[in-house]
Amino acid sequence: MATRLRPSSKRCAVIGGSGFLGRHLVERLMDRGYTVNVFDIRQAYELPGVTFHQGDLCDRQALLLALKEVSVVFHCASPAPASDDRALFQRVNIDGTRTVIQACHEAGVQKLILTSSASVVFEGTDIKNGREDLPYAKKPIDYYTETKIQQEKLVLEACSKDQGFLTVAIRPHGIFGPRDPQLVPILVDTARRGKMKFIIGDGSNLVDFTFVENVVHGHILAAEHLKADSPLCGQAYHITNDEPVRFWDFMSQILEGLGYSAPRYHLPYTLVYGIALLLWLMAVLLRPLIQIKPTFTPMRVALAGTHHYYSCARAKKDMGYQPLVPLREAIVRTVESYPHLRKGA
Ligand SMILES: NC(=O)C1=CN([C@@H]2O[C@H](COP(=O)(O)OP(=O)(O)OC[C@H]3O[C@@H](n4cnc5c(N)ncnc54)[C@H](O)[C@@H]3O)[C@@H](O)[C@H]2O)C=CC1
Ligand SMILES: CC(C)CCC[C@@H](C)[C@H]1CC[C@H]2C3=C(CC[C@]12C)[C@@]1(C)CCC(=O)C[C@@H]1CC3
Repeated sequence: MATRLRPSSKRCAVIGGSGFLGRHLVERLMDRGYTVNVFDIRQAYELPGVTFHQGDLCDRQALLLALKEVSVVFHCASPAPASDDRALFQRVNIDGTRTVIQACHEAGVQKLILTSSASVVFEGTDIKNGREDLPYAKKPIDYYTETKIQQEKLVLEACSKDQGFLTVAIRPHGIFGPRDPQLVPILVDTARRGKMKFIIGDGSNLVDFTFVENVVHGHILAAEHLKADSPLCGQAYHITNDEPVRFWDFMSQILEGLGYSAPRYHLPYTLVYGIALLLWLMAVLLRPLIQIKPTFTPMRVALAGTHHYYSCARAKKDMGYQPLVPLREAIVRTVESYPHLRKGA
């Protein structure tokens, strides 16, 4: 008779482990003595001791192979927000997350840690020191965010102490750091095309940007503190650098660090938002004929021109969270990690 091995508490799977956050998480888990399975639609690297399972998370059978004898699952897979593909977001973030939960049940997984997003409460207007009890956005800024809300609800509602299946959601904001395919590359591309000359609004809006290693730290703390008698069960936690910064100061520091000029001229927020909305509408209408990808989407303009920073007091209290890397050091390390994006490189 086949015996089912008891999952070890240090055997985990990272769904989306080939991605920016996922790979940093895998590396840190390995340092901490975990055995790691990566599940992803692509294999982006090789690491001794890490077992790769290539597959789509909507495929339950493929997932089950990666979850065998695993006790902790980190789910940090998602289509990129910029893909702007409604059907894909629905399929992966909502239907796929249902499949992940089902596969966890079948494989006897004990803990599921979801990477959600602080944007689940953001509607394009100011949020200052927002706490986790803010209501979900009724009008999310884009379809990516809409599906992140549904995804978070699914995971938190699946938490069941009776069934021995515990869940928690981590809500990071503005993740950056080495190997990020999004923030720094988009910023540099915009600068190289001569479009980073303007500050949207008066430039005083404060935003959280969170160094990837701090986000990883929050995920591992959550996994290790998630127990049936802990307050973490079925809850969401903001994980930030706890150092809100002016959006345009942050962008300027990255740009100047890489040898580009910082934006200097101010444009009214409503004007830029209106233009971005118009361009977005045109792109949607012309989609059957040509593919236009505007740089200044309404979502990016809203993120660039409003306050949105969050309190991580709950994570400090319930899991002893403190950011490991301060913002100043995080920016220096990030800039140094992109020699190929320096001006003139
Ligand atoms: N980057 C950011 O600023 C923020 C990201 N997040 C969340 O953090 C998580 C990780 O994001 P990043 O590392 O930035 O993104 P990423 O795009 O670098 O990584 C996502 C990974 O998911 C994989 N994936 C996508 N669809 C899949 C599928 N159907 N089956 C299996 N794997 C699939 C991709 O291949 C990729 O490796 C996502 O859930 C995202 O929503 C939340 C807040 C901010
Ligand atoms: C062209 C410029 C106005 C802006 C360039 C920087 C942006 C690419 C980034 C600034 C804030 C970032 C951000 C995200 C993606 C990259 C930015 C828009 C997210 C949307 C990623 C996914 C999330 O869950 C929320 C993030 C908020 C901040």
